Amino acid sequence: MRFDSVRKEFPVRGTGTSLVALADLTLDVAPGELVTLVGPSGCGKSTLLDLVTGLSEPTSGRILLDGRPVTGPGLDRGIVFQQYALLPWRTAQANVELGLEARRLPKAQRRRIAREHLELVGLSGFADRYPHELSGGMKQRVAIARSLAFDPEVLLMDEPFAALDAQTRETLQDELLRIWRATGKTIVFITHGIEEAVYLGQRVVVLTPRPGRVQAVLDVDLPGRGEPGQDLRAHPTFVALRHRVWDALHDARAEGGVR
Ligand SMILES: Nc1ncnc2c1ncn2[C@@H]1O[C@H](COP(=O)(O)OP(=O)(O)OP(=O)(O)O)[C@@H](O)[C@H]1O
Repeated sequence: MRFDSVRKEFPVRGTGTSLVALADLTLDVAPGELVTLVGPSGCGKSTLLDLVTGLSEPTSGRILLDGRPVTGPGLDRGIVFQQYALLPWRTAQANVELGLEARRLPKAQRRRIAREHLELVGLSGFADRYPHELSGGMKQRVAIARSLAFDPEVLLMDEPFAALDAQTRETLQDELLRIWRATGKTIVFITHGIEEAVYLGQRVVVLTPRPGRVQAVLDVDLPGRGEPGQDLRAHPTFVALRHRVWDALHDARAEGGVR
């Protein structure tokens, strides 16, 4: 996936001017990579997501998926939002089947794929539960299963764990790493959290305050990441990386004049 000098402006009503939300954002995401994007509030993360999902178009530049420009919504991109966005009147199983209905798969196949994906996210025994019968972490697992079930090329995650308590968040971070390894999916993960960005990303992309562009890209090499029994967050490499991301964010704020 490639962001090629992506710029997005919004007209400011009644002024004849426009607000630049994203300016010349360029980034390559390799197939199978897990990249985290971290940036200050208002740096254009949601704007970027709308562009990737095809809900809006860049003012200039392009977003390429498998070499083809994104021109509208499509099942080649799966999205997991902060709010679970599950249909309350459908069971976990039926929620996961949703995207498969759009793919017009036969019922038996839909059922099988949905069941496999509930198993993938550790919810085999919960297929018949309704969202209100599930914890926040479980709902987010269903949302992940639903997004993966229709086999998108890229999984986009917009602060998916932000509403969860700290312990559940850490569990789901490890789960996500496990799922990523099991599926080999390309994942673009947007977060406010520096720790989360370092813990999950093979690369951490730090964005500048508005207008958003790439301030820094940090390679993360954390052996043993996501393996049980490892307190990686206390590891000196982790602490040093977290500090580098913090520095980059701080520099970006200072350069942007926002403190
Ligand atoms: N439809 C729109 N019309 C005008 N301005 C917009 C529109 N959408 C976003 N903006 C502006 O673009 C900038 C980036 O907004 P965006 O919501 O993408 O930021 P964000 O990084 O997702 O913020 P947060 O982290 O607080 O959710 C903001 O200044 C916002 O006011």
